[in-house]
Amino acid sequence: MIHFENVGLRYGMGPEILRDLTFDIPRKSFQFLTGPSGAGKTTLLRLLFLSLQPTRGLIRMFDRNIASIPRDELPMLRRRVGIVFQDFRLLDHLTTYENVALPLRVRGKDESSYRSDVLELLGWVGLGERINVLPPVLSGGEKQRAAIARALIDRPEILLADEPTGNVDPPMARRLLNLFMELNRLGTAVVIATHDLSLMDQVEARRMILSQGRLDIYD
Ligand SMILES: Nc1ncnc2c1ncn2[C@@H]1O[C@H](COP(=O)(O)OP(=O)(O)OP(=O)(O)O)[C@@H](O)[C@H]1O
Repeated sequence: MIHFENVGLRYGMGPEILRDLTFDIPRKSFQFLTGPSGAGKTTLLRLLFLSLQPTRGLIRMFDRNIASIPRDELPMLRRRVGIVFQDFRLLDHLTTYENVALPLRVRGKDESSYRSDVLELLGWVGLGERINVLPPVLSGGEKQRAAIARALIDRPEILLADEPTGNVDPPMARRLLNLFMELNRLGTAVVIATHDLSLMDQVEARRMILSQGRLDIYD
């Protein structure tokens, strides 16, 4: 589904942050992306979300060379990707419910077709009592769970999550991991960037380890 070949990335005139990355992310696969702070995990997720272009190398995504995709087609392609940003990026003027429902609304779906799904997912991530509040009122962990629900609601082909359990306690981290695994079982490829060793120890999954700009993969 995604193929990287000799991909390199530098910001401006700075040093190369990612070097010669060659790997595949197969359909329906599940992997952790890890490595020391500053190793480039967020940068790699941004490449996968097509919000950064590589400085060299080739990226194929959904069978297309991303260098030849016109800019105005990128939003359509990104709709096939769910993403949980480290800083959540919820819209402060929309309620929790509206934030989570947004991907479906943008796709032109009728609210009656998704309302119960959104409410069920919000209940699952422990936000059943917070559906009508605005994000500034939510705690860090609640914002994180709302961001996760928004990324999952439209059953993306691939889910990218940047430290998705960074703000929650271990039982909730386990619950969220179960949610990612269930989504994966239903066919979504999952990439979870994390430092959390105890989280990674809970599942046998592929590990992509970034260090000094290089990537090692342990299947
Ligand atoms: N917009 C930017 N402009 C210049 N340098 C950047 C930019 N974003 C990130 N960097 C640099 O790229 C390197 C990798 O950063 P990145 O955030 O991808 O690492 P990370 O592995 O996600 O770190 P962490 O685990 O701390 O979140 C760092 O040295 C960082 O300073």
